[in-house]
Amino acid sequence: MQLAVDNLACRRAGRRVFDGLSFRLGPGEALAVTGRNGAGKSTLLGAIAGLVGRHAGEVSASGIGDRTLAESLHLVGHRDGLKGSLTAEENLAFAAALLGSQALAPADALARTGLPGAAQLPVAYLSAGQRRRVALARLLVAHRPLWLLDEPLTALDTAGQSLLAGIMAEHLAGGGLILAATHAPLPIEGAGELRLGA
Ligand SMILES: Nc1ncnc2c1ncn2[C@@H]1O[C@H](COP(=O)(O)OP(=O)(O)OP(=O)(O)O)[C@@H](O)[C@H]1O
Repeated sequence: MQLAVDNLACRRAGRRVFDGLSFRLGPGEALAVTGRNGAGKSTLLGAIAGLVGRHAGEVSASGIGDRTLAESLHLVGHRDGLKGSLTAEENLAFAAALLGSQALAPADALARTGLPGAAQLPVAYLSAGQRRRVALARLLVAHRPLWLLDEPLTALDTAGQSLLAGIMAEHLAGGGLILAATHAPLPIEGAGELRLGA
Protein backbone atom coordinates (compact mmCIF):
# COMPACT_ATOMS: atom_id res chain seq x y z
CA MET A 1 0.00 0.00 0.00
CA GLN A 2 1.08 3.57 -0.68
CA LEU A 3 -0.42 6.53 1.20
CA ALA A 4 -0.39 9.98 -0.39
CA VAL A 5 -1.36 13.16 1.42
CA ASP A 6 -1.43 16.30 -0.70
CA ASN A 7 -1.95 19.85 0.49
CA LEU A 8 -4.15 18.72 3.34
CA ALA A 9 -5.80 21.41 5.46
CA CYS A 10 -7.92 20.90 8.58
CA ARG A 11 -10.04 23.27 10.62
CA ARG A 12 -11.60 22.51 14.00
CA ALA A 13 -14.44 24.63 15.36
CA GLY A 14 -13.69 26.98 12.44
CA ARG A 15 -10.06 27.50 13.49
CA ARG A 16 -7.11 26.53 11.31
CA VAL A 17 -5.16 23.58 12.72
CA PHE A 18 -2.78 23.03 9.77
CA ASP A 19 -2.73 23.47 6.05
CA GLY A 20 -0.57 22.67 3.03
CA LEU A 21 0.48 19.32 4.48
CA SER A 22 1.93 16.84 1.96
CA PHE A 23 3.80 13.58 2.43
CA ARG A 24 4.05 10.00 1.15
CA LEU A 25 4.30 6.75 3.07
CA GLY A 26 5.12 3.42 1.45
CA PRO A 27 5.51 -0.25 2.43
CA GLY A 28 7.85 -0.77 5.37
CA GLU A 29 7.96 2.95 6.22
CA ALA A 30 7.21 4.69 9.52
CA LEU A 31 6.69 8.37 10.23
CA ALA A 32 6.60 9.98 13.67
CA VAL A 33 4.19 12.92 13.77
CA THR A 34 5.55 15.38 16.32
CA GLY A 35 4.74 18.89 17.53
CA ARG A 36 3.54 20.80 20.60
CA ASN A 37 0.22 20.12 22.33
CA GLY A 38 -2.56 21.23 20.02
CA ALA A 39 -0.36 21.22 16.89
CA GLY A 40 -2.82 18.87 15.18
CA LYS A 41 -1.26 15.41 15.45
CA SER A 42 -4.49 13.64 16.47
CA THR A 43 -6.40 15.75 13.97
CA LEU A 44 -4.11 14.52 11.18
CA LEU A 45 -4.64 10.87 12.13
CA GLY A 46 -8.39 11.45 12.33
CA ALA A 47 -8.44 13.18 8.95
CA ILE A 48 -6.63 10.25 7.32
CA ALA A 49 -9.01 7.79 8.99
CA GLY A 50 -11.97 9.83 7.72
CA LEU A 51 -13.17 10.71 11.23
CA VAL A 52 -12.27 14.41 11.04
CA GLY A 53 -13.42 16.55 8.14
CA ARG A 54 -10.82 17.77 5.65
CA HIS A 55 -11.04 21.44 4.77
CA ALA A 56 -8.93 21.08 1.62
CA GLY A 57 -6.49 18.71 -0.01
CA GLU A 58 -6.40 15.02 -0.82
CA VAL A 59 -5.72 11.80 1.04
CA SER A 60 -5.41 8.77 -1.23
CA ALA A 61 -4.14 5.23 -1.17
CA SER A 62 -2.98 2.85 -3.86
CA GLY A 63 -2.29 -0.87 -3.77
CA ILE A 64 -5.33 -1.70 -1.61
CA GLY A 65 -7.34 -3.57 -4.22
CA ASP A 66 -11.10 -3.30 -3.73
CA ARG A 67 -10.80 -1.99 -0.19
CA THR A 68 -11.37 1.60 0.80
CA LEU A 69 -8.72 3.50 2.74
CA ALA A 70 -10.88 3.19 5.89
CA GLU A 71 -10.91 -0.59 5.43
CA SER A 72 -7.13 -0.63 5.07
CA LEU A 73 -6.19 0.97 8.35
CA HIS A 74 -6.26 0.59 12.11
CA LEU A 75 -6.56 3.68 14.29
CA VAL A 76 -5.53 3.28 17.92
CA GLY A 77 -6.47 6.57 19.50
CA HIS A 78 -5.28 7.89 22.83
CA ARG A 79 -8.67 6.98 24.21
CA ASP A 80 -8.52 3.21 24.02
CA GLY A 81 -11.99 2.69 22.55
CA LEU A 82 -12.64 -0.44 24.64
CA LYS A 83 -15.89 -1.53 26.26
CA GLY A 84 -15.30 -1.60 30.03
CA SER A 85 -17.93 -4.23 30.81
CA LEU A 86 -16.47 -6.76 28.37
CA THR A 87 -13.33 -8.79 29.03
CA ALA A 88 -10.16 -8.15 27.07
CA GLU A 89 -10.80 -11.29 25.03
CA GLU A 90 -14.42 -10.29 24.34
CA ASN A 91 -13.31 -6.81 23.26
CA LEU A 92 -10.91 -8.37 20.79
CA ALA A 93 -13.45 -10.91 19.51
CA PHE A 94 -15.84 -8.00 18.94
CA ALA A 95 -13.15 -6.04 17.08
CA ALA A 96 -12.23 -9.07 14.94
CA ALA A 97 -15.87 -9.64 13.97
CA LEU A 98 -16.32 -5.96 13.14
CA LEU A 99 -13.08 -5.64 11.18
CA GLY A 100 -13.25 -8.97 9.35
CA SER A 101 -10.16 -10.71 7.96
CA GLN A 102 -9.09 -12.36 11.19
CA ALA A 103 -5.36 -12.65 11.75
CA LEU A 104 -4.35 -13.75 15.28
CA ALA A 105 -7.02 -15.23 17.58
CA PRO A 106 -7.87 -12.89 20.51
CA ALA A 107 -6.12 -15.08 23.10
CA ASP A 108 -2.98 -15.23 20.96
CA ALA A 109 -3.02 -11.46 20.36
CA LEU A 110 -3.26 -10.90 24.14
CA ALA A 111 -0.40 -13.32 24.75
CA ARG A 112 1.64 -11.38 22.18
CA THR A 113 1.02 -8.08 24.00
CA GLY A 114 1.88 -9.69 27.33
CA LEU A 115 -1.59 -9.94 28.85
CA PRO A 116 -2.62 -13.60 28.96
CA GLY A 117 -3.48 -13.51 32.70
CA ALA A 118 -5.86 -10.57 32.38
CA ALA A 119 -7.75 -11.84 29.33
CA GLN A 120 -10.87 -12.83 31.30
CA LEU A 121 -11.21 -9.67 33.43
CA PRO A 122 -13.59 -6.87 32.48
CA VAL A 123 -11.50 -4.17 30.88
CA ALA A 124 -12.83 -1.64 33.43
CA TYR A 125 -10.76 -3.46 36.08
CA LEU A 126 -7.50 -3.21 34.15
CA SER A 127 -4.76 -0.65 34.74
CA ALA A 128 -4.07 2.06 32.18
CA GLY A 129 -1.07 0.17 30.80
CA GLN A 130 -3.00 -3.10 30.64
CA ARG A 131 -5.84 -1.38 28.75
CA ARG A 132 -3.27 0.05 26.37
CA ARG A 133 -1.96 -3.43 25.72
CA VAL A 134 -5.50 -4.63 24.91
CA ALA A 135 -5.98 -1.70 22.52
CA LEU A 136 -2.69 -2.54 20.82
CA ALA A 137 -3.67 -6.22 20.60
CA ARG A 138 -6.49 -5.07 18.30
CA LEU A 139 -3.80 -4.40 15.69
CA LEU A 140 -3.09 -8.12 15.61
CA VAL A 141 -6.60 -9.59 15.32
CA ALA A 142 -7.24 -8.18 11.85
CA HIS A 143 -4.63 -7.51 9.23
CA ARG A 144 -4.64 -3.93 8.01
CA PRO A 145 -1.61 -2.42 6.25
CA LEU A 146 -1.77 1.13 7.66
CA TRP A 147 -1.46 1.66 11.40
CA LEU A 148 -2.39 5.09 12.75
CA LEU A 149 -1.18 5.19 16.34
CA ASP A 150 -1.88 8.09 18.67
CA GLU A 151 0.71 8.22 21.47
CA PRO A 152 1.25 4.44 21.33
CA LEU A 153 3.84 4.45 24.14
CA THR A 154 1.59 6.16 26.70
CA ALA A 155 1.14 4.18 29.94
CA LEU A 156 3.37 1.31 28.76
CA ASP A 157 6.16 0.15 31.06
CA THR A 158 9.62 -0.63 29.70
CA ALA A 159 8.68 -4.22 28.87
CA GLY A 160 5.49 -3.03 27.15
CA GLN A 161 7.47 -0.53 25.10
CA SER A 162 9.84 -3.30 23.99
CA LEU A 163 6.90 -5.53 23.05
CA LEU A 164 5.37 -2.72 21.03
CA ALA A 165 8.70 -2.02 19.33
CA GLY A 166 8.84 -5.69 18.27
CA ILE A 167 5.25 -5.69 17.03
CA MET A 168 5.82 -2.53 14.99
CA ALA A 169 9.08 -3.89 13.55
CA GLU A 170 7.29 -7.06 12.43
CA HIS A 171 4.51 -5.04 10.83
CA LEU A 172 7.02 -2.94 8.89
CA ALA A 173 9.04 -6.01 7.87
CA GLY A 174 5.83 -7.45 6.41
CA GLY A 175 5.34 -4.34 4.25
CA GLY A 176 3.06 -2.45 6.65
CA LEU A 177 3.02 1.33 7.17
CA ILE A 178 3.00 3.23 10.48
CA LEU A 179 2.06 6.84 11.17
CA ALA A 180 2.41 7.57 14.89
CA ALA A 181 1.66 10.78 16.76
CA THR A 182 4.16 10.91 19.58
CA HIS A 183 5.89 13.12 22.13
CA ALA A 184 8.39 10.36 22.94
CA PRO A 185 11.01 9.05 20.50
CA LEU A 186 9.48 6.26 18.44
CA PRO A 187 11.33 2.94 18.98
CA ILE A 188 11.60 2.26 15.25
CA GLU A 189 14.92 2.31 13.50
CA GLY A 190 14.90 4.59 10.46
CA ALA A 191 11.52 6.23 11.19
CA GLY A 192 11.07 9.62 9.56
CA GLU A 193 9.64 12.69 11.30
CA LEU A 194 6.78 14.93 10.28
CA ARG A 195 6.81 17.98 12.54
CA LEU A 196 3.59 19.96 12.74
CA GLY A 197 3.46 23.65 13.61
CA ALA A 198 7.19 24.11 13.17
N1 LIG B 1 -13.51 17.89 18.78
C1 LIG B 1 -12.90 19.08 18.64
N2 LIG B 1 -13.63 20.21 18.42
C2 LIG B 1 -13.03 21.39 18.26
N3 LIG B 1 -11.71 21.58 18.30
C3 LIG B 1 -10.95 20.52 18.52
C4 LIG B 1 -11.49 19.21 18.71
N4 LIG B 1 -10.49 18.34 18.91
C5 LIG B 1 -9.35 19.08 18.85
N5 LIG B 1 -9.62 20.38 18.62
C6 LIG B 1 -8.64 21.46 18.48
O1 LIG B 1 -7.79 21.16 17.37
C7 LIG B 1 -6.45 21.53 17.67
C8 LIG B 1 -5.53 20.35 17.43
O2 LIG B 1 -5.84 19.34 18.40
P1 LIG B 1 -5.15 17.92 18.34
O3 LIG B 1 -5.79 17.09 19.38
O4 LIG B 1 -5.13 17.44 16.95
O5 LIG B 1 -3.65 18.28 18.76
P2 LIG B 1 -2.43 17.31 19.15
O6 LIG B 1 -1.23 17.80 18.40
O7 LIG B 1 -2.81 15.90 18.95
O8 LIG B 1 -2.26 17.64 20.69
P3 LIG B 1 -1.68 16.81 21.94
O9 LIG B 1 -0.18 16.79 21.81
O10 LIG B 1 -2.12 17.62 23.10
O11 LIG B 1 -2.30 15.43 21.91
C9 LIG B 1 -6.42 22.06 19.10
O12 LIG B 1 -6.42 23.47 19.06
C10 LIG B 1 -7.72 21.55 19.69
O13 LIG B 1 -8.24 22.47 20.62
